[in-house]
Amino acid sequence: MGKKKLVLVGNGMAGVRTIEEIIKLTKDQFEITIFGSEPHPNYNRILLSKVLQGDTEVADITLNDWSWYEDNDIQLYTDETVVKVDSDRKVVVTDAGRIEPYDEVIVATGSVPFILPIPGADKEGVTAFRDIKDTEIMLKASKKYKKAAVIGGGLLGLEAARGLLNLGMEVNVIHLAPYLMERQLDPMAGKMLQTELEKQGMTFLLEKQTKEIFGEERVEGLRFSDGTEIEADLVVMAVGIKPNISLAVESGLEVNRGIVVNDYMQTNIPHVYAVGECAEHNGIPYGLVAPLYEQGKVLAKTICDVKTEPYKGSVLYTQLKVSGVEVFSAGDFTEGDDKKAVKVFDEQDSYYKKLVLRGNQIVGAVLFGDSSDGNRLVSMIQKQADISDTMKVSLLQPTGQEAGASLVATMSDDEIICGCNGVSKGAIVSAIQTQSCTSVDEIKACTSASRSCGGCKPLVAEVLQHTLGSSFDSKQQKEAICGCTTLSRDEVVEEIKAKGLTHVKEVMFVLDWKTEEGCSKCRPALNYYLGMVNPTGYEDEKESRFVNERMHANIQKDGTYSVVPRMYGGVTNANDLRRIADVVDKYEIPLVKVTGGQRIDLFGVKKDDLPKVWEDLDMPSGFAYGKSLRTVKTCVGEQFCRFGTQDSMGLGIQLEKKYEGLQTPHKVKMAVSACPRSCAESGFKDIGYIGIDGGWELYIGGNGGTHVRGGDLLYKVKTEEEVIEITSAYLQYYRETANYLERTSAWVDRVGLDHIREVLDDKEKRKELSARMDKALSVIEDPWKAIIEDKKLKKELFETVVTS
Ligand SMILES: Cc1cc2nc3c(=O)[nH]c(=O)nc-3n(C[C@H](O)[C@H](O)[C@H](O)COP(=O)(O)OP(=O)(O)OC[C@H]3O[C@@H](n4cnc5c(N)ncnc54)[C@H](O)[C@@H]3O)c2cc1C
Ligand SMILES: NC(=O)c1ccc[n+]([C@@H]2O[C@H](COP(=O)([O-])OP(=O)(O)OC[C@H]3O[C@@H](n4cnc5c(N)ncnc54)[C@H](O)[C@@H]3O)[C@@H](O)[C@H]2O)c1
Ligand code: SF4
Ligand code: FES
Repeated sequence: MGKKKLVLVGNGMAGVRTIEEIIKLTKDQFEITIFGSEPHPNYNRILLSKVLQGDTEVADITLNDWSWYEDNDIQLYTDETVVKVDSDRKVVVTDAGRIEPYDEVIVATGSVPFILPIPGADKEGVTAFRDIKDTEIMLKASKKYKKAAVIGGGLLGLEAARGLLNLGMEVNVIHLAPYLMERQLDPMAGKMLQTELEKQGMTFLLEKQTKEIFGEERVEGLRFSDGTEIEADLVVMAVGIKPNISLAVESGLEVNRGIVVNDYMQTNIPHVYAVGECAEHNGIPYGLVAPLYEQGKVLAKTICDVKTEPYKGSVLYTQLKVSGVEVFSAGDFTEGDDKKAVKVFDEQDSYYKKLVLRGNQIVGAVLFGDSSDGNRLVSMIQKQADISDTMKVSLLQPTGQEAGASLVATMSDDEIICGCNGVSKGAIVSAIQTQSCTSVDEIKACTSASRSCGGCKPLVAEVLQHTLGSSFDSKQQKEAICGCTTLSRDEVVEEIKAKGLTHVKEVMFVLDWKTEEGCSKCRPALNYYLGMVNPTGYEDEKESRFVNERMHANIQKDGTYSVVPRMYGGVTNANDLRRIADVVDKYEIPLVKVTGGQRIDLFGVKKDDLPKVWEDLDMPSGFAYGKSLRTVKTCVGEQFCRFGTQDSMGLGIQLEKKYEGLQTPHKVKMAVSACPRSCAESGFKDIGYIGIDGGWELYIGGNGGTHVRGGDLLYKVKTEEEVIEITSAYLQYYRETANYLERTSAWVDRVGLDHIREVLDDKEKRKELSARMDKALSVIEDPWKAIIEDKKLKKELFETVVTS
């Protein structure tokens, strides 16, 4: 008998997961065809929030890349929408006119975002937040516009708002209810959440009904039913979703809010099934992946004719994905009637936990401030576990105490640890025992646990700890560099050292990268690690650098560039100023601006003019575009200031001359002040120096950007030689141990001040670090000069189109 034809309509999370389940059950029962309206292979929609928040990139959220379809003999049609399931002829018809026969067809068309039917909703600058296209609209808008309004203070709205804040926009969240996330939280947690998010910079307008979106072609603002208005040049609608049933309606399937299915995901028409957000089971269309994947399992077995338990509905639970805030909600979280609550509220540490009990059973939970117990509580709700008094008391304890460990121990093997991906404790234990997994990341690669929202990571770690016992090292829990590999940063660096690798492509080949070309996350990182390990022998791969680093200037939103020449210690002279002025006139540079780092920025330089501008300036590059030393800001110090006890300008210039051009994991800024008044703001730099009587204080890990952090005092020293020696050793240790794109502020927090001191206190280590630093410094050349002198490079860079 030939293979049966299986068609999936909807290349999204639920549909493709169902296909994965089918492939696990049978490899040759079906000839599979998938249609997807979007132009991408299957991706993790959940992580769009993380893309917007800058934690990951579109390129890194693919769940099944093109090769997966090929490897599994699946015919994929992207950018093609099925317009009808013709069950009489047993074919599906697409908007491209294709007619595809089927024996079985799965409809997995997901949801469509709800768009408020108000005047102006179709204006330019109004978007939903559902797919890659919407995300790109927001990313683009944030580069040009400042004021964002998010309508809807639910999960999606708040995650969008956090993303837009990260992108530098001012964000107003307009919400209908009196408190946030009223569908998932009680008023107490909703208000605590609001306070926390206000601290992060969001503004809330509660109990507001939007009446109109006004503006010419593009949105200019919102008008509310109470007559008030706000300005906005980007509006994100996040007011809920509705099942996408248009195809089902067109095809004669029974629909209510969603496509009506039975306990086996069968619709009213034989051989037509529905799964995911478009399906309605027992009156409920679900909007989170956990239930959808449960449905997918049942459907896969049904289609493969394998005996299965029916789908009986799911316990809903959610976790907000906004960094710095932990909010979790599960099941029925409102008390009243026969439901009673157990609550813990710590006003000082701002945490709140509530369990809702019916008799001795937990039926719901709300957690604010510490959500690490979340998945465990869901298990208890699903298990309808009996709650003893001991359990209630254990809830009062902070995370990580005995109650947690004992629960993992008491969990049965079939209990689910990762709800999103339906991975049981047994599957994780088996991966540890039979596939030698020792980290959360390896478990993810082997079992898919933590592959979606990542909320289960703490519980996966607990299973690891419980299974491995004393050999489990929580500190060694690694995170892969990106989706192209399971190797962590440390492992990659070790391999580069051990195997003497010198080129990005070589690393990817030798270390068995999953993708041939890598991605935008791993390529620049690998290029940096190679240079850090072997400064004299590695091959810099220019294509792996970000565009600004390739061009040695900062690209601006109109496609022109900004140019910052080096101005050591912020000190200049008439000659340099005259040359800058001449260049400004000659190349008609529209804006000259003094930067916060005490130098001069020339904005609006045309790409073709860059090499000529550099040549005429005849000054070194200020590396304002690089992951390298940026500026050394100085105060005027003892030369002129009556409070000055040290030569701050002299030291600043010396430092800048020594470390200019050094490649670092992220940008590095320094400042030197000649007395504790710290006019150069030394306390908020990656390294800050403050002159005191008879010496200098060195501060590290300061930051004045989005995550403000005051520097930690590292040492007090007497001489400038000591300053230089410690600076070299410190910077080199940062270069050798930080993750690429990790600022010193985050790195100091991660590795700890005591640890850094311990390393630098060791005279031998300090000397070795300084020596390696000198080696790295020995190969630096001025990139502007190098390009001016290299005709081929000049042509390559400045006479070809750069797109990203
Ligand atoms: C920003 C964001 C964050 C989220 N975060 C979380 C989270 O943290 N946790 C969680 O559990 N859930 C989260 N969700 C929800 C989760 O992503 C969805 O529940 C899940 O993606 C639904 O899967 P689905 O396959 O039913 O629908 P989708 O993933 O939407 O897939 C449906 C696909 O079908 C395509 N399609 C529709 N009609 C047709 C047609 N006629 N022909 C061909 N193709 C068609 C669509 O274009 C779409 O690609 C989030 C959603 C968003 C937008
Ligand atoms: N972390 C997560 O689990 C996560 C993250 C993002 C999205 N999602 C899912 O994506 C889907 C969409 O999320 P959502 O937040 O849009 O849906 P939602 O229904 O959870 O929230 C929508 C919110 O918008 C508010 N609202 C409705 N009309 C409004 C109006 N006119 N003005 C102002 N506010 C209004 C509602 O009060 C509600 O709180 C949901 O299924 C959600 O579960 C989940
Ligand atoms: S930091 Fe002290 S020495 Fe430097 S300018 Fe300010 S007051 Fe003067
Ligand atoms: S619970 Fe979401 S990835 Fe595991």
